[in-house]
Amino acid sequence: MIEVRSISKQFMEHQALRDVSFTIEPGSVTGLIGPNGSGKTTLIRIMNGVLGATSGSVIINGLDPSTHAEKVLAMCGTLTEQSGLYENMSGRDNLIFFADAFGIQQHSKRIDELVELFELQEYQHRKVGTYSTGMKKRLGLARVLLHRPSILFLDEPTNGLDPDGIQMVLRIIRRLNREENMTILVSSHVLSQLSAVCDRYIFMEKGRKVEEGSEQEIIHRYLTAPRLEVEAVLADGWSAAAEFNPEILSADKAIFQLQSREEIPMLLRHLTTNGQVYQARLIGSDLESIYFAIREAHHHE
Ligand SMILES: Nc1ncnc2c1ncn2[C@@H]1O[C@H](COP(=O)(O)OP(=O)(O)OP(=O)(O)O)[C@@H](O)[C@H]1O
Repeated sequence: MIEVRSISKQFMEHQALRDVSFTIEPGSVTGLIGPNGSGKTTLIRIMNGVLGATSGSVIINGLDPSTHAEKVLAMCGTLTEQSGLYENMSGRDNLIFFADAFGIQQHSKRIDELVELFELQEYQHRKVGTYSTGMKKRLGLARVLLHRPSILFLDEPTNGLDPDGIQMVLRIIRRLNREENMTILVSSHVLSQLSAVCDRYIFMEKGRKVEEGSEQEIIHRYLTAPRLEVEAVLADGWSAAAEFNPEILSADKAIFQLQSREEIPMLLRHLTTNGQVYQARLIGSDLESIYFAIREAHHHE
């Protein structure tokens, strides 16, 4: 369990974090979402104990990273944007170097496992300086998993990757969570990339937590006036649904601006008693659209 309680962080005159609190359950994948400069990296650095907070506290599995740094670092793996790899050494030699630094005994089996997991067999003996961004990212992930952490902090792990590279990182996140029950916090400024892997989201804006919850919870909270696009063939045309004020697009397509979620079943019941409904789709109900609504709602705070 990770507990973040009222964390604030001041860098000289700049306040990077303001009174941020949340809890992360073991075995969950949480997306830390926010634009550039919203405080994601600072928060991750405080959570894994490399940076102190100005006020507030963090408890990782019952331990305070500021007083139990070594134990917390042993539990956590952190992939930052600077992967910390040595470019003039081979991928495998990097892993050997960091395994030695972590004091991992008989590490060749673990390195073989990770090289296989990240599909680095072909390149493991090549210098890291010759690797593509995607290969470096995979090697960086392998490095932070060497000591079998139970908590993983991934700071923008998909940045700079092509679609195949993004899919591979997401596959690995899912696998580590499902097969090893790893607790994972993954930051990104591109929400759509993470929506396939996260159980919950924490939204940051200008150093504050502005929203938090599962996709369903957040959508329900923000989807107060749904817009429904309906494809239907009604006996008397759209006049049969006049009381719901359809915005008519064609003989069989119309958009309904409703006042609440409760009106959706009411409208659909009404339509099905007057004809055939072939399709009904909520417009702007995806997490990405909601994210813009959240940002808009908190932009001026
Ligand atoms: N060591 C530092 N000294 C001074 N200011 C800092 C320091 N580290 C971060 N900041 C400032 O704190 C704010 C939050 O930065 P942070 O890197 O945590 O944001 P972020 O959400 O991770 O952004 P990005 O998506 O660009 O990585 C920024 O305004 C940044 O300039």
